[in-house]
Amino acid sequence: MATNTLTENTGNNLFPIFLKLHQLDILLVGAGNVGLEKLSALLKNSPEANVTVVADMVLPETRALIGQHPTVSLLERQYETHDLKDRDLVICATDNQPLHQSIRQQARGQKTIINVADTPDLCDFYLGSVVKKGDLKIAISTNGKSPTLAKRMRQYFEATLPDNIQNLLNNLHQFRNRLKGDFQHKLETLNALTENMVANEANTSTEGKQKQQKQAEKSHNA
Ligand SMILES: C[C@@]1(CC(=O)O)c2cc3[nH]c(cc4nc(cc5[nH]c(cc(n2)[C@H]1CCC(=O)O)[C@@](C)(CC(=O)O)[C@@H]5CCC(=O)O)C(CC(=O)O)=C4CCC(=O)O)c(CCC(=O)O)c3CC(=O)O
Ligand SMILES: NC(=O)C1=CN([C@@H]2O[C@H](COP(=O)(O)OP(=O)(O)OC[C@H]3O[C@@H](n4cnc5c(N)ncnc54)[C@H](O)[C@@H]3O)[C@@H](O)[C@H]2O)C=CC1
Repeated sequence: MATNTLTENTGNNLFPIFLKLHQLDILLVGAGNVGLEKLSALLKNSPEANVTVVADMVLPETRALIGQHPTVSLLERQYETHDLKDRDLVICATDNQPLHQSIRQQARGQKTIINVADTPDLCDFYLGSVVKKGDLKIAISTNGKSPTLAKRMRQYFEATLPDNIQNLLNNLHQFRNRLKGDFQHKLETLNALTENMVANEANTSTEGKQKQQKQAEKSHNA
C-alpha cells in the first residue's frame, strides 16, 4: 500500500499513551496556581495517582486537594536534589526557571521523563485536554500550538458525545467476554458487529450535510 509521507511525517508526531499513575512515582515541584492546575489534571484522571508535591509555598486550594487524596504527600520546603531519586516522572511548576533547567538536566541524567509547565522546550511530554465519558477517554493535543483550542475541542466532545455511550461499551464488553473461538474469529465477529456504527455515523453526517445544503439553497432562493 502506498504511504502518504506528508501526512505521516508532518503535523503532530507526539505519541499518546494512557498511564497507570497509581503504579508510578511522580514528583510535582511547585504548589502555586500552576502547580494546582497540574495536580488537578493528574488527580481528575487518576484519583489514586502516587504524587509527592514539594514546595515552600502551598496555596490553600492545593493543600485542600492534597488532603483529599491519601496517595498524595507534601514536602513543605524547597526542592532538594534527592527528591528526584527513583521518580518515574516529574512535573515542574514553579516560578524559578533556573531551577527548572537544573531539574531538567538531573531528570535526563537518570532517565526520568519531565514536563515543565509553560516551557515546551524542556518537556519530554505534554499534558493534554481530556474527554471522559465513563470508560471512554479521549486525549487531545495540538502539538503545543494552541492549548486553548485543545480545551475547546474537549468542551465540544463533552457536549456532543452521547451520555449513554457507556451502555454501548458495556454491551460490547459483555459480548466480547462471551465470544468463543480463536483470536481471528473474535476479531472478525467484533469487526462485523461494529462495522455499521461507523457507516451509520458517516451516513448520518452526510445526510445532515445534504439537508443543511438544501436548507441553505432554499433560503438563498427565497
Ligand atoms: C505545550 C504544553 C505543555 C504542558 O504544559 O504540558 C502547554 C504550554 C503552554 N500553555 C500555555 C498557556 C495556556 N495553557 C492553557 C491550558 C492548558 N494547557 C495544556 C497543555 C499544554 N500547555 C501543553 C500543550 C498541549 C497541546 O499539545 O495542545 C492543557 C491542554 C492540559 C493541562 O495543562 O492540563 C490545558 C487545557 C486543559 C483543558 O481545559 O482541557 C491555557 C488555557 C486555559 O487555561 O484556559 C493557556 C492560556 C491561553 C494560551 O496561551 O493558549 C502557555 C503560555 C504561557 C504564557 O503565556 O506564559 C504555554 C507555553 C508555550 O506555549 O510556549
Ligand atoms: N498563574 C498562571 O496562570 C500563569 C503562570 N505563569 C508562570 O508560571 C510560573 C508559576 O506561576 P504560579 O503557579 O502562578 O506561581 P506561584 O507563585 O503561585 O507558585 C510558585 C510555586 O513555586 C514554588 N517554588 C518556587 N521556588 C521553589 C523551590 N526552589 N523549591 C520548591 N518550590 C519552589 C513556590 O513554593 C510556589 O508553590 C510563573 O513563572 C508564572 O509567571 C504563566 C502563565 C500563566
